Amino acid sequence: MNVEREKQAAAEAAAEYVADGMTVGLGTGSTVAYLLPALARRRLSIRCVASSPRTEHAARELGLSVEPFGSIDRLDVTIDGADQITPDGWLIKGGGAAHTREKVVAAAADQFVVIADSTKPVEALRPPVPLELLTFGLSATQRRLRPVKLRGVPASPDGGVIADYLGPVDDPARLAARLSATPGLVDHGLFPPELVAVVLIGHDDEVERRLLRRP
Ligand SMILES: O=C(CO)[C@H](O)[C@H](O)COP(=O)(O)O
Repeated sequence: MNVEREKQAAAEAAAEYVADGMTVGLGTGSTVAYLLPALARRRLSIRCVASSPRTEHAARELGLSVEPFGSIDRLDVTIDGADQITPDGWLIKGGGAAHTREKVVAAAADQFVVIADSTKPVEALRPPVPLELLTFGLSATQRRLRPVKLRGVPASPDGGVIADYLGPVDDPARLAARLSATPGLVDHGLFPPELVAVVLIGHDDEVERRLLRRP
């Protein structure tokens, strides 16, 4: 297994989902790093929004047009990586701490395409689940979310504190509802299958395509 080649194969397959004139959400991470040159090579006329300063910088360096995500109210497609993917399409994202913005660009898209290498599919989700927390009331929020650990990385571009929930993830829908209902939590890295249209997984040189939702 060559993980880098698998990431590249999945990312290049995902670039084919983008057509001229589209608005495109760009995720964050090492798999997305292969998507950006693949998109740039296609020389399409597209408008992109980026889920992180890292991606924005890399995309601009390659000549892609990146706009602020303020006045564009929908995206045609968003493409992003994932840390864990279950057979029914639940994801854990946020290994790179960008999950809040990543969820915003995924939810704004008609089609959310997930790209991954063959180490990402799992039978069942397991901790950690990335979190973003407000600094205001941080200790009280941490207490409500126990077991939780601050990651000790720089704040998000929106000033949020990055942490990880370390408890069981046996029932992702229930946990997602509990996390979302916790005051002081900005967002969490559990992405439900309803968000996901397609999952592309690299297996050596082949790409497995899992269709979850038709556009
Ligand atoms: O959620 C993410 C960043 O917040 C990434 O998409 C996820 O961590 C996968 O990253 P990689 O493609 O580097 O394995």
